[in-house]
Parts: sequence; C-alpha cells; structure tokens
Amino acid sequence: MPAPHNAFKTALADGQPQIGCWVGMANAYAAEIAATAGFDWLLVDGEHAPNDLNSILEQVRVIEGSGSHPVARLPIGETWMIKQYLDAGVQNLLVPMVESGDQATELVRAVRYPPHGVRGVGSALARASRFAAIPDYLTTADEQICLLVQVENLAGLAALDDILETKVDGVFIGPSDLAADMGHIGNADHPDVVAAVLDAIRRIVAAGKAAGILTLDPAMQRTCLELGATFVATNIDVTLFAKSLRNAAHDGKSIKSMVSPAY
Ligand SMILES: O=C(O)C(=O)C[C@H](O)[C@@H](O)CO
Repeated sequence: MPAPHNAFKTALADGQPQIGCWVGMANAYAAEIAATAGFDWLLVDGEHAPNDLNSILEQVRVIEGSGSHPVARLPIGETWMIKQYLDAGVQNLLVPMVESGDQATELVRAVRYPPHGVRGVGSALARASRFAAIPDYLTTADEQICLLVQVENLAGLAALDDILETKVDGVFIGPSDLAADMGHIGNADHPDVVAAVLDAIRRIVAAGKAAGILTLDPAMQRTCLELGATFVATNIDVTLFAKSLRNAAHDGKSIKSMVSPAY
C-alpha cells in the first residue's frame, strides 16, 4: 500500500486551476468551518498566524476529511521543521522567502528521502505512514509531496530562473512582501508591483511549474488565472470574519441610533 495519493499535486501537475483561501484563525474549529465552504485548497498559515505544529496538524486533519486540500505554510524553510511537518502527514508545503536556486534545491532535498534527499527516516512513529500501517511509505512518499516555494522579494525575483530550474512543484508570488521590498509597502496594487507579479507568473508558467498567488482583487485573480496560474487564493478567513463583525456592529448601532429610548 503506497503513501496517500496527493490529488492536489496531481491537479497542479495537470494544470487544473485550484481556488483557495487563507486560513489564519489558528483553530481547528474555524478550519472545519472553512472546509465546508467548497474551496479547492485551504492554506493553513504557520507564518503569520499564531500556529505551531500541533495546531497546524489539527487543522490539516479536519480539512483532509473535506473536499478541500490542506496546504501548510511553514514559518521558514528549515530542514528539521520540514521533516516534522512531513512526518505529521502534511503533503502540501508552502515555504516562504525563497531567494535563490541553492535554497530551493536544499528545500527539495529536505522533502525527499535518501538517496535523493535528506529527509530523516522516522516513519515508524509518523502519522504520515499511518504509524507504519503503510509498509512501503518510505519508497512511495517522495512522489506524493508537493513543495511550493514563495518568491516575494527582489532577491527572489532575480533568482527566479534558478529556482525554476530546481524540482520544486510550484512557485507562489507574495504580493504583499514583494511590494514592501519594492518600496511600496501596503500597496500591492502599485503598477510596478503588479507588473513584476504578472511577469513572474508568466515566467513560472512558461517554465512548466505551477504558479500561485493570494490576491483579494477579482480582476487580478482573473488575470493570473488567464496567465495560467493554477493555485490562486482569493480570500482570507480572518479578514472576512473581522469585516463581517465590524459591519454587523455598525449596522446594529445604526439601528440603535434610529430608536428613541423607551425609558
Ligand atoms: O507576501 C504575500 O502577499 C504573502 O505571502 C501572503 C501574505 O503573507 C498573507 O498573510 C496575506 O497578507
């Protein structure tokens, strides 16, 4: 019995667009609610949300049981951390702040067992192998891991061709951090940032890799999909929740202001 089939990786390899959502509530109950929404993938954010490996794992578990594919973002691309995420059963990794071909190559080695990589062997006690219930996990796991790296600053853009020559499965362009590094912090819509993002998307697609982005702008979402991006996140749970509550509070207070007090 081989390692669990990674349908998300297959969809990206087949060029099937996948619409996703950022999940940053750092809570399995909230992740389970997100998993009922119908997104193709859900990004459990270990970089900017208050998550640790245990909370990431709990959210991945509840998402796995839904029609959405879980993708976990690490705080940073460290080999030891990647080993823990993979042993916990995470199959889709997003690694932030990748700035060179060498860094990408090391990340590829981190998600593969020897002789093709350096992933430590701990499948005997790993959820990934279903606690050794999958007898040939060690020889089938590599193929089912999807490694997505983030290019989100000028150094990463300069090294994009080198990164695309490695065996990463896809490259995600981070507009917020790229805007900041380009001198337009908080303004991912700046024309220079948009141009750099779209050029990178074109280059990623031309290299035969999956291209991804998070953008809340429907026009940008459409443009990226038209350019061939295949993992496009269109919203953020925290943003949706916060805005909904603020609107509800405003609406409630508006009603209050229209009512003369009875006492
Ligand atoms: O740089 C970006 O944009 C991303 O990597 C996404 C952000 O980290 C996400 O938190 C939304 O701002």
